[in-house]
Amino acid sequence: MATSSVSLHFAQPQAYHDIYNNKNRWDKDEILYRSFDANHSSFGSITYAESKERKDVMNRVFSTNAIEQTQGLIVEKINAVCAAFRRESDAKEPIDIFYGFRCLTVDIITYLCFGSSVDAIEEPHFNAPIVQAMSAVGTTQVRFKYSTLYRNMILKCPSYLSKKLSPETAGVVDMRQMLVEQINGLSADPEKLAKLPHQTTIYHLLMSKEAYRTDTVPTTGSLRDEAQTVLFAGADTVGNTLMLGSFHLMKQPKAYQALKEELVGVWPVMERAPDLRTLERLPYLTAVIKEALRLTSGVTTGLSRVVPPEGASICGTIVPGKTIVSCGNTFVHYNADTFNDPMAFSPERWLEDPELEKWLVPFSKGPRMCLGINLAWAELRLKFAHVFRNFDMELDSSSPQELLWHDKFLPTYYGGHVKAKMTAVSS
Ligand code: HEM
Repeated sequence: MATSSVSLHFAQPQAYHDIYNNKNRWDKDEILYRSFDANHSSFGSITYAESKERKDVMNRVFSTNAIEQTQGLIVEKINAVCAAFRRESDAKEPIDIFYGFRCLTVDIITYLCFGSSVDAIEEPHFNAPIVQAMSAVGTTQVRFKYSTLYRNMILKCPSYLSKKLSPETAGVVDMRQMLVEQINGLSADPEKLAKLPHQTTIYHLLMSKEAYRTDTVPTTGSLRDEAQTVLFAGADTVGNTLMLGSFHLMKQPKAYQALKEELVGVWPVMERAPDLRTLERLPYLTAVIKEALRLTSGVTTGLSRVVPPEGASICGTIVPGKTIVSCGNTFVHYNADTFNDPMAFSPERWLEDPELEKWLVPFSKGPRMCLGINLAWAELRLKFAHVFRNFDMELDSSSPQELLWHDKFLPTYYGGHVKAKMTAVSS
C-alpha cells in the first residue's frame, strides 16, 4: 500500500496500545524498515502475512519450552564469560562489562541459532572485532534510512569496494559473508546439519521444507536476512539491558544487597547453580530486570506503522488511512504520570504496583512484537544471577557518571564504557 507523506508520532502512552495490539495487522513503514537490509526476514517483512509465515516456523525454537531445554547451552557460555572475568580480575584490571556482556550475547546467539560460536568472549579484554563492527552499524542504518542512494551504493557494489567506501561496516560485511557461506554449505550438503553441535539452530527449522505450508525452503538471501536479523535483534538489546542494570546495581548498595541476598537464598552452595525455573520465581531479580528493560527501553526509535485505508482512532484522534504512525517505547517508559521519578532506577516500583506491568513495553506489543522474548528473559535471568552470585562487583571510577545515549534504532550509549572491579567469591 502506498503511504502518505504524513507521519505522526504520539507522545501519550495510551497511543502505544492503540497502535500496537493484536487486532491491528498494520504494515510496517518502508522508509524505516528498508534501511536494515533484511527485507526478507521476519523483522524486515513489511506485511503481517509475510512475517507470520516465517515467525510460525521460527517460534518452535523460541517457545518457552524450547528455551527451557536449551538453558544448558546458555549456561555453558555464561560459565565461559565468568572464567574470562576471573582471568581479567586476577590481573587487577577493571573489566569492561559493556564489551564483556556484548561478547557474551553474541556468542550465545551464534552458538544457539547458528551452531557455530564466534568465541568473542575469548578476545583479550573483550575487544572482539565482531562486537566493534556491530556497534558501528547504528550509524550506517541511520544513513541507509535517509539516503537510498548511499544504501544502494554500499549494498550493490562488491564487498571489497563497499568496505573501502564505508570502512566502519567492514566487520559486518565480513560477518554477512560468513553467514552466506554457512548457509550455502548447509544447502549444498544437508548432512552438515546433523554435524552442528546441537539440534536447535534456526537452520534446522528454516531449511526443512515440511515446515512450510508451501513446501518451499526460503532462498539463501532470505535465510541470510533472517540470520542477520536474529544476530542484531538478540545481541545488543540483551547486552544493553545487562550493562544498564549492572551499572545501577553497583551504584545503589540497597538494591545490590537485596539482589545478592535473594540469590544466595536459592543458591547457597556455589557448585549447585539453580535452574531457570527457580530463577523465574525470584521477585527481586525479576524486578531488577523489568527496571533495566524499562530504562534501556529495548528499541528507542518509534516503530512506524501504516494506518490501513479505512483509518483508525488513536488516543481519540481520527487518523486517515496511509498515515505513518508511531509511539516510541521511551514515551511510555519515561512518562512521569505512570512512573514516579521515571529516570530513577527503582526495582521496588514493580513489587509495589503490579498495575505498572501494562506499561512495560520493551518487546513491543501486537503481532509484530519480539520473537525472542522468551530467550531474552532466560538470558537475562541466568546472566544477572550468575554474574552477581559469582562476583562482588564495584563500579570502577573510570566509568561514566550517568548513561548517555542517542537513538540509532537501539539506544547507542556514548561517554565511555561501564567498567567494574570484580572479585570472585568462593562461597
Ligand atoms: C532485551 C532483549 C530484547 C528486546 C528489548 C527486544 C525488543 C524487540 C522489539 C521492540 C521488537 C519490535 C521491533 C519492530 O516492531 O520493528 C523486536 C522484534 C524482534 N525481535 Fe526482539 N528484542 C530482544 C531480544 C531478542 C532476541 C534474543 C531475539 C532472537 C534471538 C529477538 C528477535 C526478534 C525478532 C526476530 C523480531 C522481529 C519480529 C517481527 O517483526 O515480527 N529479539 N524485538
